[in-house]
Amino acid sequence: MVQFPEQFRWGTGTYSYQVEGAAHEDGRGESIWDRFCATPGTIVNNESGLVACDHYHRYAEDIALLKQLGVQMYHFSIAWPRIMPTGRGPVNQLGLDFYDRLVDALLEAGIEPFATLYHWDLPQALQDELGGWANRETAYAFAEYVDVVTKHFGSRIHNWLTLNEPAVTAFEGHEIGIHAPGARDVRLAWQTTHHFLLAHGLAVPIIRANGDEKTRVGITLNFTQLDPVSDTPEDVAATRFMDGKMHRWFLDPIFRGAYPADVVKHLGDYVPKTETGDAEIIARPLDFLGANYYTRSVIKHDPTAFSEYPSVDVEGVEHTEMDWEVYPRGIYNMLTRLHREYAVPRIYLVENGAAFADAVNPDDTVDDPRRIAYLREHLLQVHTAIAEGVPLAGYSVWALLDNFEWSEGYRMRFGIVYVDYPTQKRIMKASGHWYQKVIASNTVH
Ligand SMILES: N#[N+]C[C@@H]1[C@@H](O)[C@H](O)[C@@H](O)[C@@H]2O[C@H]12
Repeated sequence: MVQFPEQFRWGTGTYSYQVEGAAHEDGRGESIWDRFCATPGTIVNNESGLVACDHYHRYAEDIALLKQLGVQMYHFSIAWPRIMPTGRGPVNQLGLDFYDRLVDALLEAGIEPFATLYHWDLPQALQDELGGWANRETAYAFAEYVDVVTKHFGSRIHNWLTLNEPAVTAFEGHEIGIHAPGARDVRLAWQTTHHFLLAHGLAVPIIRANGDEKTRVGITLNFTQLDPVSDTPEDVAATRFMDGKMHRWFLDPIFRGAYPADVVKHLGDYVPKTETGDAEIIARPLDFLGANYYTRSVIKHDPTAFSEYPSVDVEGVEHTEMDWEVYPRGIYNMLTRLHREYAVPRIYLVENGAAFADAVNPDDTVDDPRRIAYLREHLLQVHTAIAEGVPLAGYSVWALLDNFEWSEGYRMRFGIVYVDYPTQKRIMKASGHWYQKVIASNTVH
């Protein structure tokens, strides 16, 4: 049994496009994910977030679940298309009204809102008019949106995350093309990374100016344990590059003020175009870093590769439904690296969890022992990292609810609460009851 620090905070989360639904309600504008999902063949079973978990109407029921769990914090994202339906200019009061209801209900329940300002659902109008994140202008449009939102909520929301996983939306959305907007252009993808980072940096002082003495600002980055398939120089170099692409390309400009030289050299004339002063904007000091961790990838050299090296499957070890290796030591490695190499002032573990093939028993219970084992093993590694001095302030399990899992649609269930989509009935899984006990005792057995 391990005891977590007294002030340690426990949470869970969801994100707008994955749970809200009500895609055409109360003035919400179209997002690039609405458009992407409407393209046949992009999403498993041609599913979309048009209805999702109907959280827009059922938020009070979901907050009751948060209270039942006993969480102290709740991660959610604000949908830009609800606030500014065309991305810029007119503000949609009904959009603000929804998040007023959500935030006020969270505060009433004694739950700290942790709000992410962008979780991939760009207003489609900006994609049509500017070309989306390919255009530097979109970073400035983001800053305008952030000003509207933080002016409105700055006295009630004190923990802000500018972006979620810019690496994923940049590369899966613009290089690999399995995420919105579905581009497949290496040069474009790298250029969007700079515009995401610029947007982040532009947002930081705006959030602070519209907040108060309790306002804290961060960004959420995704981390994967990366190991070479062999110790050959080629496999080691391929792994080093992928660490650069997925991790250091974002960590270094934010915490060290410059892109990693080895990646810049590798990119050659694919390196993003920047402007004087961008580096200083991106490197504006943060109060904390949000970190997501799920799995390990074992990387193999490929002589034909330039911007993406393949990973190989590891036989004989447990995998989740996403075919992701269960590798708990990776969360320890990630946390201690952030502390050792980047001296991050404070860290919140924003997402950690697993998809398994959950099913409802005849008595309306859901047994998910593999998820409990996954969470337990990762939390034991988290505890070891904290014991070694890592300034981890809190942990959130992904996710509160089963939800729209992007290109995988609804077949992947990450929730500690089961969602029966045809009826929208919520059922706390065994892992939710287990997590409730972890929070109540602040210990993991
Ligand atoms: N896939 N997967 C699960 C989870 C996804 O549902 C979140 O939206 C992302 O922030 C991150 O990728 C992690």
